[in-house]
Amino acid sequence: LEPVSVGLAIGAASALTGYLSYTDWYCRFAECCDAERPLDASALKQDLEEKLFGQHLATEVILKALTGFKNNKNPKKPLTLSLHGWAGTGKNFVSQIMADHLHPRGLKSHFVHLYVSTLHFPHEQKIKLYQDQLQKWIHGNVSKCANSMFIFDEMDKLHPGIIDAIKPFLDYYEQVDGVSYRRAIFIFLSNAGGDIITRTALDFWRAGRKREEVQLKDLEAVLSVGVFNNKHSGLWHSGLIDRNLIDYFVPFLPLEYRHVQMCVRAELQARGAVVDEEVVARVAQEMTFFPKDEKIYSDKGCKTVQSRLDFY
Ligand SMILES: Nc1ncnc2c1ncn2[C@@H]1O[C@H](COP(=O)(O)OP(=O)(O)OP(=O)(O)O)[C@@H](O)[C@H]1O
Repeated sequence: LEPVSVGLAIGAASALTGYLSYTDWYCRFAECCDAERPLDASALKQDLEEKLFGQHLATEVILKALTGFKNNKNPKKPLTLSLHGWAGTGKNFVSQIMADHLHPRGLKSHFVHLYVSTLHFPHEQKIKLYQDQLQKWIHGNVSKCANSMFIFDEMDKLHPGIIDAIKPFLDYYEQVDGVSYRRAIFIFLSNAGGDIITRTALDFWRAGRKREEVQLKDLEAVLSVGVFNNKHSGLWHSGLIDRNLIDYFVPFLPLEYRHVQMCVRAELQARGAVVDEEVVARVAQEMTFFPKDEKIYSDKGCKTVQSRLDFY
C-alpha cells in the first residue's frame, strides 16, 4: 500500500467518524428523523394497559398493528388505522400515546402532524386549495422523514374531496412521484359508528355479559354490514375512506361510571394532588349518563373531567 492511499483512507475514515459524531451530537439536541427507529412493544403495551381505561379492543388492535408494522422491514403500504367511537372515549388520547412511542417528542415532534377538519379544512368552497395543500404537506413531510405520522381528527366532518386527496398516499404503491410512503402512519379519528358500537356494548350489558367479552368480530360484522360497505349510509358520505385502504378498524366503547372515576383519579395524580375518593365520587356523579333509565354510559366519556376538577 503506498502512503497516498493510506493517507486517503485515514482521511476518509476520520471525516466519516467526524460526520457521524457530529450528527450524533446534533441529533442529541435537535430532533432527527429515525425511519428505522424500533418500537418498544412492551413499553407501549404497559402504557396502553395503565393509561387507557375501558378500551380492551383498542389496546389489543393498536398493539398488534404497531408491533407488526414496525417489525416489517419492507411494508407494502403505509399503516392506516381508523379509530371510531363516541366523544371522550380516548381516540385523541391514544393517538398521543402512539405518537409518544413512535417519535421521541410525541405530538410535538416535527414528524407528527395533526389535522382537525373543522380547524384546518373548514370552508366547503376551498376544497381544491385544501387538497393541493394537503398533498404538498404530506409529500414534503414524508420526503423529510419516511416514518412521518399523520393524525386526522373529526374525519366524519371531513369533506369527501379531501379524503380523495389523501387516498393516493395510502395505496399499495412502490413510490408516488419519487417518494415512498410505505413507512408512514395515518390515523383517522371519527365519531361515526359510535352509535353502533354503543348499541353492541349495551346489548352485552343487558345480556349480563362482561364488557371485556366484546370482541372485534362482534363489531366488525355489525359495522361492515350496517355501515361501512353500505354506500348509502351517512358514514360513507361522511367521507370515510373505503375499507381496503384501512388496515385496522379500532372501536372505542362508551365509558362507564367506573372508567370516569379512573379518569378523575388519573387527573388528580397528574396534578400531584392526593386522590380523595370523596372528590372522585363527586366529580363522577356530576357527569350525565345514558340510557335514561339504566344510566350506564357517560354522555361525554371522560371529557370535561379536567375542567370540573378545577372547582375542587
Ligand atoms: N379511555 C380513556 N382512558 C383514559 N383517559 C381517557 C379515556 N378517554 C378519554 N380520556 C381522557 O379524556 C380526555 C379527552 O379524551 P379524548 O380527547 O381522547 O376523546 P376523543 O375520543 O378523542 O373525543 P372526540 O371524539 O370528542 O375527539 C383525554 O385527554 C383523557 O385525559
